[in-house]
Amino acid sequence: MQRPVSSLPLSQAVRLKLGSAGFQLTSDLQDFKPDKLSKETGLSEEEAVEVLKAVKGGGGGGSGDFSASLTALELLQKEEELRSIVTFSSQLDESLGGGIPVGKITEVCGVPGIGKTQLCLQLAVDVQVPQCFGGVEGQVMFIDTEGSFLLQRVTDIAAAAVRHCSLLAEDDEQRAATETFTVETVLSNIFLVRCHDHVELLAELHLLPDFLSQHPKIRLLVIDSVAFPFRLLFDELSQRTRLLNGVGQQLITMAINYNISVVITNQMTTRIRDGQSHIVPALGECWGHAPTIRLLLQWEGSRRLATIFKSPCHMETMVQYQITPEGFRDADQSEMPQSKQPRMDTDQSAADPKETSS
Ligand SMILES: Nc1ncnc2c1ncn2[C@@H]1O[C@H](COP(=O)(O)OP(=O)(O)OP(=O)(O)O)[C@@H](O)[C@H]1O
Repeated sequence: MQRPVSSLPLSQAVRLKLGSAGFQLTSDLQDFKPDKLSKETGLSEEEAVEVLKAVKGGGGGGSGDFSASLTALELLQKEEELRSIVTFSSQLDESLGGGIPVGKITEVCGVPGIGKTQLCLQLAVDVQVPQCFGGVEGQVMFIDTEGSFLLQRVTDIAAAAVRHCSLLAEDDEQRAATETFTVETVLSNIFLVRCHDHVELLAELHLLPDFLSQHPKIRLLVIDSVAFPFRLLFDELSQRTRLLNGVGQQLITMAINYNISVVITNQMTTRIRDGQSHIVPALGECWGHAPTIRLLLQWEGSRRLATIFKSPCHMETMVQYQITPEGFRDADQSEMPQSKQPRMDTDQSAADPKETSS
């Protein structure tokens, strides 16, 4: 299967050199070795290696084949085969048509403490629910950029999910599945990487396709959060936008090529428009095109609300949820007393005149 060289996740300069040397399709590059490609194109050998890696991972053949030439019917059948990852909030799952979709990017935005990380931890467990319980039975790669992956919390959420499934088990198949769906196996199926800045994150994303090829059971990639590592680039907007565009491209390619659900969290930021301050997702409007689905978690008084505010196939819906000791769940009807209501102080975050992440 072939793909235009111009669509590979390479820098503009490298793509230009390939184009001027006459390389238009990935199939033109398949039989090349780095030294020969370097001679023919004027690229350095390191750049040639990058090009060949991109061809291998993104459409030149093999398991990472880009599905550019699939028909719409084949794509539909492929989508129907992929199950969504349940959130353990039945209302949110229903609004999302079954849960967080595999093969797409879902962004979770919200103010600090609203439950973005809790949802990610819940999904890291839920993606492992055995197929006989309607789950995806996959593994997860969790990229933690904020240090918010708390082992005790994951263990609690895993224990609750394991308990939930064993209570639901009705037939022999389900009873057998609960033998292997244990807290230990859940924890052993979460691959955790800690990235401290955007350079480490970019390096990790660069290595990820190889890791995904070696671990074909991975169905979920979490990046919690994508905004935090880029905070130091707030003054270099064009560089940040360029890097983020590359990240968006890489994530889309990985979601499609490896049939994984990509879930990223994003912080909120204050924007001044028409003399009024608004709380909007960070990283700018351009970044907003990368996720297929954007979920906004927000407070309304003491209630936690999840709104699907961008999706090509769902209505804009709002559901109520809660964070319990067991994890992310549907809200119960009893409201917290007014005194316990958390407050969102938008003025507090106005320290940076341009854009302030909160
Ligand atoms: N064991 C628990 N039982 C009940 N609620 C909990 C528990 N652990 C965490 N929470 C709730 O989850 C909230 C923290 O959510 P989370 O860490 O997901 O926030 P976040 O949106 O990721 O914030 P940030 O942007 O700062 O990372 C806590 O304020 C608390 O309300």
